[in-house]
Amino acid sequence: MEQEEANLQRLLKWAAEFGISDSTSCGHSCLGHSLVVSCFPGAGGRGLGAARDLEKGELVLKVPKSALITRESLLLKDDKLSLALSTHCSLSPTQTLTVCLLYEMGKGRTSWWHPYLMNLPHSYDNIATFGEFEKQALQVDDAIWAAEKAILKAEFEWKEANVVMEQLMLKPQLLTFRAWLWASATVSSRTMHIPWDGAGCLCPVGDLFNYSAPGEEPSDFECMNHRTQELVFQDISTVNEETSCMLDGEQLDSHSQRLTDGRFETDVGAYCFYAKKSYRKGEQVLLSYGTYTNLELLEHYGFILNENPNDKVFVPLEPEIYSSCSWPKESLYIHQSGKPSFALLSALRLWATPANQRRSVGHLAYSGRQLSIENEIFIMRWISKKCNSILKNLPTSFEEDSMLLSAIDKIQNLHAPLELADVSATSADEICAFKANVVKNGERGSETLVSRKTMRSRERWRLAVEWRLSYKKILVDCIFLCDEILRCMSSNTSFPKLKKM
Ligand SMILES: C[S@@+](CC[C@H](N)C(=O)[O-])C[C@H]1O[C@@H](n2cnc3c(N)ncnc32)[C@H](O)[C@@H]1O
Repeated sequence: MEQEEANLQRLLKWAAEFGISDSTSCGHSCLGHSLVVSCFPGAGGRGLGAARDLEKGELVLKVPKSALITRESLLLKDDKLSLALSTHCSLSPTQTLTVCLLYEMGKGRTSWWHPYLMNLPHSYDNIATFGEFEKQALQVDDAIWAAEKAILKAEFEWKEANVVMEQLMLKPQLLTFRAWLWASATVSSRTMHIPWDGAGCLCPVGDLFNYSAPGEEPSDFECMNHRTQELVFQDISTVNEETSCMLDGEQLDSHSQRLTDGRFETDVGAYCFYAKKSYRKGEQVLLSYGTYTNLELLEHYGFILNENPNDKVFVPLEPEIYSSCSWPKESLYIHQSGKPSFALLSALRLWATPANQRRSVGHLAYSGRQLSIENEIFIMRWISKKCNSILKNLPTSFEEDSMLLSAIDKIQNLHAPLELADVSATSADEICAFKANVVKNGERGSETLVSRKTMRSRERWRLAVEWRLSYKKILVDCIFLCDEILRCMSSNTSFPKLKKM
């Protein structure tokens, strides 16, 4: 702990010498005027807090171009690295930056960037670091597949880069797949966009900002969320005007990707960070890295948000649904709120219309209009049934996973008797499988406390369970919403029989 504090102070002093600053005047530390490094448990851990009350839009940190770690800045300082990489042009920009980072790590104290490198996390939990056990704990095919893809990609990129890393004579421990996973996770979770290099840059001190999702600010999504709630209880005749507002909300998904509170400013010659809202002294100052679903956050950053306004669930749909409309597949999903997306509702309304009538009602469906009470009741029942069947086909329920999460936190060592009274038989099996897996991986564990390695395995398993819980919550909320709509409609009309799906 003391060592960590000493490393941090060294970083801040080094950063001040580089001209990194949270104020217009310079001092011996680069922070203290607008920002301070603090710990925010449950909200990213180490991060930046407001050193005073901050106004929305205020410039809070400036990192000059000369302090940014880019492929260019690393290559310029090292002829050997530059020469070796010039003969391996097939490596992607990200692979090259990863090699550069490992090479720089190999220099130890003699590296120009040593104070920065010393403060990088020792390990990461992004999905490419998941073992078979954690991968299976995700339960959902799409997520397991995303994990497999990420692991295979990391392995492939590592093998491709091995030739140049051997040529550079990296130390054996820096040539391992483990070291590669560490370096590529550093690049994935800490680089920031710069206009002149697709690999981005590592931005000392600027990369201490933790994440909040774009859309968390009321201005962006307020309109959509309020309307979503209202729509549930709304009369069919007014739906048309309301859907235009919902469409704006969905369109914001893509627009908000471009919204950013940190950017490289060419005229200033520095990465500049602005407060995206007003903060009170002591509050954590957050940055929007981009618009991500929870699965994407897990893949690129190794964490998820309990309340992620950009999360979504894609439910598998019958081929006929895709073919009966022209909506792209990516637009057919359920929002984090549980509400089916505009395109999904529109596609289902069309699909539930007899094929020979689709042409005549197409314009209504595409503009977001309900087609008839019967059609609406049919699709609400269909969505509710679909979500129910997805949930039933998963090994554990939403409630079981909630209990399991509490049980995971209680696992203090591998030898203590399990407290299994509160968890289901399936979850108890999962806990036993976790312990067996840790032991199989050569971890004996201490008699009293979980070791660092067991803690990491537990953290990754916890993340997988948290992810599947957030996935199930969206489906549970969707069922609730559809059933509410059906309940409201039933008080106005008699229910037609559900067509066989
Ligand atoms: C750019 S770094 C931010 C600083 C980082 N906490 C540190 O100590 O260096 C990004 C990493 O911080 C963590 N992180 C950022 N925002 C988070 C959040 N809202 N919740 C949990 N972890 C978060 C994740 O591990 C992510 O990969």
